[in-house]
Amino acid sequence: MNMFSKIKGHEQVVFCNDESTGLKAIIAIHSTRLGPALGGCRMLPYASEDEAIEDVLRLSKGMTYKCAAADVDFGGGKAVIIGDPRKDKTPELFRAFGQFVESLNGRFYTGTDMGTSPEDFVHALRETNCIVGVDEVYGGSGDSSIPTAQGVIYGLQATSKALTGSDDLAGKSYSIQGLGKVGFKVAERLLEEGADLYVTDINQQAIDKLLSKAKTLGAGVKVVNKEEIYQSNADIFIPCAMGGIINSETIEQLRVKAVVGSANNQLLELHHGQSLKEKGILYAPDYIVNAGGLIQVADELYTPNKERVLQKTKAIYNSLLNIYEYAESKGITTIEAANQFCENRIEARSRRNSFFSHMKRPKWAVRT
Ligand SMILES: NC(=O)C1=CN([C@@H]2O[C@H](COP(=O)(O)OP(=O)(O)OC[C@H]3O[C@@H](n4cnc5c(N)ncnc54)[C@H](O)[C@@H]3O)[C@@H](O)[C@H]2O)C=CC1
Ligand SMILES: O=C(O)CCC(=O)C(=O)O
Repeated sequence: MNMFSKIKGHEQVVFCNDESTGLKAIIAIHSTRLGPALGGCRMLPYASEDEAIEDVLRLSKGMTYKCAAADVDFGGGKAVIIGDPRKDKTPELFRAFGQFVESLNGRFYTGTDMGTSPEDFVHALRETNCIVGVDEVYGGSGDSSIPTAQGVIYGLQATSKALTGSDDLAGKSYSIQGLGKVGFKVAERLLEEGADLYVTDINQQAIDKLLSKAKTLGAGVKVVNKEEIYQSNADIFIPCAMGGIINSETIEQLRVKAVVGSANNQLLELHHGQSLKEKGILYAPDYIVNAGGLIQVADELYTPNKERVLQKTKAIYNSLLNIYEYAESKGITTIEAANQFCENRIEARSRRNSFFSHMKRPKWAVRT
């Protein structure tokens, strides 16, 4: 494998190997043009090292676009730990990971993602200050999946508005893939709004928890298996688990009017945005919809303030409507419209950065 051609477009990729704790992690820094790289850390039992590299490269590039779209002074990075989150987590493993993050000397800030929780990063925080999203008692802003889920709700409202002229969430049906930190909160809120849900998760406990919530609300939930979710007869599909789930095979099966979810990198390839468009399915670009968590953790620069985070997260509603409108007027896909907007913003903002010495910008000193 030619590694440099594989990481083309990325600034730095760090392989972290700590034999005493069993840590095998990869940190990818895509771009620090807008600020130090920021992105969560995912823990998954990847089938191969290649799959882990592929994932971290795609995720970190997505963070560059997400940071630009959300207008935060950070660049794109991400980390993955190769391991089973149900069996392989130890405090020592996360401390070792924290030491690798510290070795980057402020070029990379990280927190939770799929398979990791704020508690895991309390251990990492003992080794480095470059950790975000831990509980308030540790000086963090708390669980970042709360604003992420709120952002998905704003995304659903904007999409409803674009489809029907009303942003009312009630009286519609939704299919949700993944009932983890984000998906569960979105499902809960939709049930409270009186929506009908189709749900799937590979973790039975997550399903049972939602079913008991639905029972208390007298709401309707249909549990389907993980393959059936794509064919659900819902109005909107909400992917909240893994990426790459919008591909030629699944687009064929989709019967929804829109896709709006938190999962990172939902489109397997850019051209799948075009396939959705041709099928008349409105796609809400993932990194616009799922920016709530990023907005919260980036806000830790100014000491946590939930009201401010909520206000900034609300902007997702208008951003999405603007992207839908722009895409329509130019005859391009929504993901192309979002990418163009971010690339222009990165260009404009990095010209401003050239006036400063990067290391001297005081705002970058988080919790020193
Ligand atoms: N936590 C956050 O604030 C943010 C999360 N995201 C993205 O949202 C997605 C979900 O993140 P979290 O809720 O934090 O992760 P999580 O790990 O808490 O939840 C993921 C859920 O998906 C389920 N799952 C895994 N494979 C599945 C499959 N094949 N079919 C159905 N369910 C499956 C898991 O059992 C789990 O319940 C990820 O793609 C993540 O990168 C994006 C931005 C922020
Ligand atoms: O939510 C976080 O802790 C960081 C942001 C992130 O990794 C993401 O938005 O995917």
